[in-house]
Amino acid sequence: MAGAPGQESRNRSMPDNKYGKLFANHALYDYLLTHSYRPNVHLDELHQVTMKHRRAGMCSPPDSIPLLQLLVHLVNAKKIVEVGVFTGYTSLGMALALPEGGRIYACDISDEYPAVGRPSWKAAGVEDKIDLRIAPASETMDSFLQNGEEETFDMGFIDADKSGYDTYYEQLLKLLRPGGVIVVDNTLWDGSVTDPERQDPDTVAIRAINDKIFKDDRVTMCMLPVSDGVTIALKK
Ligand SMILES: C[S@@+](CC[C@H](N)C(=O)[O-])C[C@H]1O[C@@H](n2cnc3c(N)ncnc32)[C@H](O)[C@@H]1O
Repeated sequence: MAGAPGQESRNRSMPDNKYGKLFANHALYDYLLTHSYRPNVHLDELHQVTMKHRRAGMCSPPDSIPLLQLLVHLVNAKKIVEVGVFTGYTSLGMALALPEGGRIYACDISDEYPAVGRPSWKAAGVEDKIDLRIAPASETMDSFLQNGEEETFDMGFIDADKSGYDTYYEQLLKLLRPGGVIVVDNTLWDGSVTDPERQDPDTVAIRAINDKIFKDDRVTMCMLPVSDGVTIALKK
């Protein structure tokens, strides 16, 4: 992202990454990345650290970063809720695109994973833009609503426990101003959404939120084959 700290092109080689779940053709995925993801030293370092973590599979792949950063710019976001931080790879990506004074309220149930990413946030100079809220995300968002912060947020990113997606979506619809966007991750769920044998609670919850958003007149929406499937819902 032009102008963002550390965004200068160190070299064009990609960080070690798992391939986008939707891409069986790795050469094509590399092509997509080298024409979409602009290397950033801090993001690359955090991605490499995260890929060594025992829960590495929870981290979004790099193709999600340009999409999130573009959305931050498109909606002129200054106030974002992120539901599900892990090591904060996506938090860092969004923070790099935020203007001075912008904040990400980054919700996670534990500080264990975000602590891994904090040195990278600091090195990138965006630590102050990531306001960690350690509690169940629904409680954190309830507290925003109780504080009278309805319709004051510009963007929400849902990437946590799948059984909570419906609750998070409804809370974010209250918290976002009209014209704000909700980004929902994992909406193609590694292909499980079309597998009739997959009836586990997470897959059922993903199908339910996909059906709901598709029919929801409160938003204009689009499902994209980025990352593990990303749905963007713009609040009318
Ligand atoms: C898929 S990871 C987030 C990945 C991150 N957005 C990224 O792409 O780098 C999901 C995170 O949600 C957190 N989580 C799970 N249940 C939660 C809850 N009820 N409230 C808040 N966070 C939760 C987990 O601790 C985990 O860090």
